[in-house]
Amino acid sequence: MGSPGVSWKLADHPKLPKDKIVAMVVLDGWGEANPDQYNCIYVADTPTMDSLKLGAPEKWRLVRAHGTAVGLPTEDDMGNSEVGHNALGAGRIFAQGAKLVDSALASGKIYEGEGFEYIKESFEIGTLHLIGLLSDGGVHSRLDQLQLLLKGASEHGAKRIRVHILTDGRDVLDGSSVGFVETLENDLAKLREKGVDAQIASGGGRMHVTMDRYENDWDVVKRGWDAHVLGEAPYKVRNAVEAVKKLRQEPNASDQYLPPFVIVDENGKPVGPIVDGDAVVTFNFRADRMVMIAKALEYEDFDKFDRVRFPKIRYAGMLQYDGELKLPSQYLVSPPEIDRTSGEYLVHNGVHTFACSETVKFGHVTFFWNGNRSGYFDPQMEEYVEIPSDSGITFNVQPKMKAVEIAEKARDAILSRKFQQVRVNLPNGDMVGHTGDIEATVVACKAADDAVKLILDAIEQVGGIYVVTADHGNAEDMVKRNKSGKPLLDKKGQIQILTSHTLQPVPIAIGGPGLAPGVRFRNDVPDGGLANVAATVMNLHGFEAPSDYEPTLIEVVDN
Ligand SMILES: O=C(O)[C@@H](CO)OP(=O)(O)O
Ligand SMILES: [Mn+2]
Ligand SMILES: [Mn+2]
Repeated sequence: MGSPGVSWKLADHPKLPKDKIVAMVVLDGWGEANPDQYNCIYVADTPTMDSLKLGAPEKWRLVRAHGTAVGLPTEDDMGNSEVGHNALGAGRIFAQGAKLVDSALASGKIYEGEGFEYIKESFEIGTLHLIGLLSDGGVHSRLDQLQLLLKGASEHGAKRIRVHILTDGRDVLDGSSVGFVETLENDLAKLREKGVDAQIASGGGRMHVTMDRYENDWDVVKRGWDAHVLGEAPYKVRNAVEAVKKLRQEPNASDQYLPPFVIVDENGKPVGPIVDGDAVVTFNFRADRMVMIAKALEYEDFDKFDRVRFPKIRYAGMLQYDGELKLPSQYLVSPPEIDRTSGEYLVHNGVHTFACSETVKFGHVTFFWNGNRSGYFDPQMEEYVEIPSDSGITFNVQPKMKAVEIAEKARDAILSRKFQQVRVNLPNGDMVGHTGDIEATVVACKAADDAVKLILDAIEQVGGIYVVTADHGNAEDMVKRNKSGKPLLDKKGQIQILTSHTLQPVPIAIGGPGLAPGVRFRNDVPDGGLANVAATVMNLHGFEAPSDYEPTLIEVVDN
């Protein structure tokens, strides 16, 4: 088990009983926003979530899910699954990757650490390769951090740099990739003027190349490996800006799904394959979509696809992405030390736990929930079930996803009475929201609502308790707006579809026949956020939360 030397025993809650079955439902990408035609949750038929809202203010309220409430640098940072589930599970607010990298770059400490010392060994004879998401979305990476790293690495001795870019369109507007590539090209030109041989070497869209997660589709990572490492891709082009512009013109093309490309010289030779003696940094700070490529870059034994060549490189992550696997072993910035999570406490206090989602969100209710730690705390006490996601599709063609299957697994776990906590993530609002397909997102919201109903019905049968909440917004707003909330039009007079998350708060509802009379939301934590949920849930399991947890959202009043 993690966190040795901790005293795990939780005090009994003075008023609330133990051994109730608690369903913990996280709707991914389900925020609260004003009703209009771009609010897919409002447009969709969602009777279950609507009925929960009628419990306001005692049984339904909003909580903050973005910015500093979840450890992000500023209030302009939208929420995301990593920070959202970290906060939900850990019950405290940790300075997250984005912020830690900002300060390591600002202080220059990044260049003094073990990770940078390690890759620096290659600068004399080898190339420094930087692989990651190119945008200012701030969910997985940030362009300004890449810019600082490029400058800093060259000042600290890197003479030959190759950047392998993954275009975004998911945390930022579709089409914005062209501008980001232009900006990067300008920066690299400036480095060249200073005598650094710096170029873009390969790339592709984040959802099609390299950035898969939770082993949903290794082909995505293989395409990245082939382009970044081997210098092989169906598109060999001289210039990255031209490549992105041209590939965007193909039917159904979007930044998220651009095919892989490799930049070649005048003789058609790739300008930057990764070879023996090189250094590699994956510059995303967020973990989930870097773990698979990190395994391919780091593990001697690897059988997920044929790497063809396994170059002897010095590899470091921007952060360490998996605390249990210690992956990668070298990293530039230490990750947040998310310890003593509620999951670990509850298991130590006899709470049998069941967690389930489909592949694309499975790690959210396990890995992120447990502080970016893979595996069980105690396999005797926990069961994690993953429902295989469809792969190779965009989820607007399958907006119901596996919502019913997830809910049925949760229902069965509840009815089995073997678990006191049954935790799920319902991905629909988020995964379909990211496609920008409004009609499909409406279908997705209804599917998530149906799934909630299935789970609440099971809780009704066993006399249990439910907590229904979300990790951040997405489906409740599908259009880019100006400051006063009006939809923004592009040059052609069309609305600009918002594929990203939002800054909106999310709902939290409590209820069920097992909820003790007199339990209600307090009104003295108006700024409550996702980090307040863990203490709340511990109370509902009959325990007091540890004293350094963010305060509970509930109180028990005598009726
Ligand atoms: O798909 C992802 O990687 C992010 C958006 O970049 O979404 P979420 O945080 O909901 O997982
Ligand atoms: Mn999410
Ligand atoms: Mn998302």
